[in-house]
Amino acid sequence: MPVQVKICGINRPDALAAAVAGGARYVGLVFYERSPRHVAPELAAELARQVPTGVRVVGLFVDPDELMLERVLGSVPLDLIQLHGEETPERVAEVRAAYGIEVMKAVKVAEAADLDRAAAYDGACDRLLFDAKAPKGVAALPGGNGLSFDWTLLAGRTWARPWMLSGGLNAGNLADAVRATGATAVDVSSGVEDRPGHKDPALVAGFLACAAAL
Ligand SMILES: O=C(O)c1ccccc1N[C@@H]1O[C@H](COP(=O)(O)O)[C@@H](O)[C@H]1O
Repeated sequence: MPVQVKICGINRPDALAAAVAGGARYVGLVFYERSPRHVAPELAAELARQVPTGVRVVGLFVDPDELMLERVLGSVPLDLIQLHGEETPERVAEVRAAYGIEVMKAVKVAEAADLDRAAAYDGACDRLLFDAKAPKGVAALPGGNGLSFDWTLLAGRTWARPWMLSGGLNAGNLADAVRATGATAVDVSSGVEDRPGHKDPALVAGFLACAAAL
């Protein structure tokens, strides 16, 4: 079965067109102001309107408050909320119950214990996303850093919820990542960019072609 792909950090129509044409199943819009991929709700709404049926629009948030969620959800039709901050399982369950939209919780992984802790989220969200933990002491983003984690940590783990793999994926390592983890869905941002925050349509197409060939 081909691996499903989410192209995250869409902020231009050409990137969206490449993602859709290449068969992405999810497109991500980043509502985190420190990110070079950040989109204002007005632009996000315009991009979301161009997304065809069958492709799911994901809104990425980092520790959002109600004001933030309501501001975005009031104008952007999201199919999925991605929580990529330090949200507790209780907060994840609260967001899920409040908005009636599927929630995907990002779990940052550096060691096996991080995956042990992920079990607490398994019942609170609709999907899990495993990403590399951002390096300490660096002014890094909480995600979208183009860093991978040790994929073998996921081997042999089972989850009640569907899950995606992310962190430093690109067309060159996708096959190895999928082989090592058994992922059936992946999420990529930096690996299809030619500079931070700028998706290269050719890299987007190349990544999706690799996924389709798996
Ligand atoms: O993409 C961002 O700018 C971002 C900002 C804050 C939190 C998460 C972010 N992106 C997510 O990070 C992972 C890994 O991205 P990459 O492929 O290593 O660049 C992915 O799940 C993005 O959705």
